[in-house]
Amino acid sequence: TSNKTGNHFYKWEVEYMYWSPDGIENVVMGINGQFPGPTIRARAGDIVHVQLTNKLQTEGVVIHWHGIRQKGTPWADGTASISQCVINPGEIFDYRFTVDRAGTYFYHGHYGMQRSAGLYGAMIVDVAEGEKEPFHYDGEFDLLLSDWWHQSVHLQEVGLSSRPMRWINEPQALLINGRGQYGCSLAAHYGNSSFSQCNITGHEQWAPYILHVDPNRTYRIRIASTTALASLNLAIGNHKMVVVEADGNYLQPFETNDLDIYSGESYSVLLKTSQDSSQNYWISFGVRGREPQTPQALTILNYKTNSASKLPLSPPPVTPRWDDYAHSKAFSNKIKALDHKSIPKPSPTYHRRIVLLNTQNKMNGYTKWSINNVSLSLPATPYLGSIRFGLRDAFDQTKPPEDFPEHYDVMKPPVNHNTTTGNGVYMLGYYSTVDVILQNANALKENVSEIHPWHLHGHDFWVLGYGEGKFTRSDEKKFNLKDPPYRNTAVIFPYGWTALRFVADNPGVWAFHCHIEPHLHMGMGVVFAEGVQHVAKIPKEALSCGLTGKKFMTGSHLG
Ligand SMILES: O=C1O[C@H]([C@@H](O)CO)C(O)=C1O
Repeated sequence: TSNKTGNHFYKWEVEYMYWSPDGIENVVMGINGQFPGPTIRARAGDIVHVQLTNKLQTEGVVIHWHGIRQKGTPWADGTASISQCVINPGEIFDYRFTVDRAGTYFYHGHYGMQRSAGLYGAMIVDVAEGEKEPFHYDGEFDLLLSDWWHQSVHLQEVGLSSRPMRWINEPQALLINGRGQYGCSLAAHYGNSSFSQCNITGHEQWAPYILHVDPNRTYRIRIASTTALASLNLAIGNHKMVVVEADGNYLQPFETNDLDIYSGESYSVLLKTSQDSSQNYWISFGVRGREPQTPQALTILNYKTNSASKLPLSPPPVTPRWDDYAHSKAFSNKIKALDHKSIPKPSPTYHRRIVLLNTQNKMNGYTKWSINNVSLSLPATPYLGSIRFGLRDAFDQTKPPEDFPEHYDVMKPPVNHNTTTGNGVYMLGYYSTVDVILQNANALKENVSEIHPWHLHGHDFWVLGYGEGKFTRSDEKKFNLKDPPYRNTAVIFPYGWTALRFVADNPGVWAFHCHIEPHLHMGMGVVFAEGVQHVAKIPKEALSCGLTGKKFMTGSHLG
């Protein structure tokens, strides 16, 4: 419900429920009986207030508002161990925050691997009253992408933290707005599928979400990926797309036949319905960056001049080869910020450069991901409270490393694969400009280096550039300081580096991590903090656990 003053109040209950996301009955984490959760729709400048009740029987929960910077409300970022205490079963937490900028966003669980369990939904912010988007469209669609496993998230978590590690493997299905098809295909009748044609009436929970369009119009398709693992590529049969937005920031429009989207990213594309209106067309998403074992996600672009059940003339577009990284890099390099008042120009210099080497490691037989040889293990007391109140016992007081040994060979498996774990914090100077160089490397196995999409909470960063091999000082000359995209998620390509710059202007404690859910679970993240002394009025509910919990118990009459 909403009113004219720009306040949106939602009462949500999170609970497990039976659902068939891909035609196979399973259990998902739903909100108010829905999967995916309800879509939030607001205008830039509005206040969103979600009163969340945890109806899970035996688990805590939190929700992260992905892409919302939480200026002045760092306790509402929804990250367990970082911004708040988890909401225990039966408890209520009020997420109240301003959505300060129009764009395509989403929300998801950020405790353990609850995002993989289906705790997610879309969040759309329209321009403020009287403002205009820098492009025109007649209608819009919103596609939230995810991947789905038949194995429960509980088993996945236990497997990942066992010795030896049991990997989750590839997903059983890709979902568009929570809908996918397992064991049958919408496109089987073209003859090149090992599945039979799906028998769907349209009322099933797993029936595809069809895009019904009028001919000769322009549609905005919003696409966000909250996959646990899969990097995806979108193509629409016979149609080109014009990419205009990424992560809530406008882009210099560019035309493309297909679009790569990594977990944690969002895009808007414009689609002109200018093709033969006596036909329908495929919309397909396929896996990139890992050898696919999951069929494409499919749905239909239905020109309303036809029945929605009329199948397209030709088979779905073929996804580029999973390891065609030249294709991915060419796409990433086309993404440039629009010259627009809503997007700040990059700072020309930096105060501090932090180089983060990403490696896969071992620790006492466990498999981990580490950053400069530290695998993140989150503390029991959330940092926001422990830093604000100076509780030094709450986490590692040693500074995490700024760089990695000079002679480390990023093209080879680690010579010494042993890692350490830790939970130290990168304390950033308030209002300082920080450069982060994300350095990829070979994993434990020879000739393997994987894609990692890194997501920063509380900020957007400028993506200054991508490069091959080990970053060197002279690579700095190649930085794009003219029109770098301003985003909250950026990918590192295998054996490559990605350079980011941001201004530490948001008082709070902010996660920066690989958005691949099992990788974060295995330690692939770091924690930044800035200006925490300026944070006022942290709600008690965010502090009522661990050492901050104890601190606030003092003076009570419990003896
Ligand atoms: O973290 C990972 O583990 C597996 C593999 O490296 C070991 O099974 C994989 O593909 C990952 O991304």
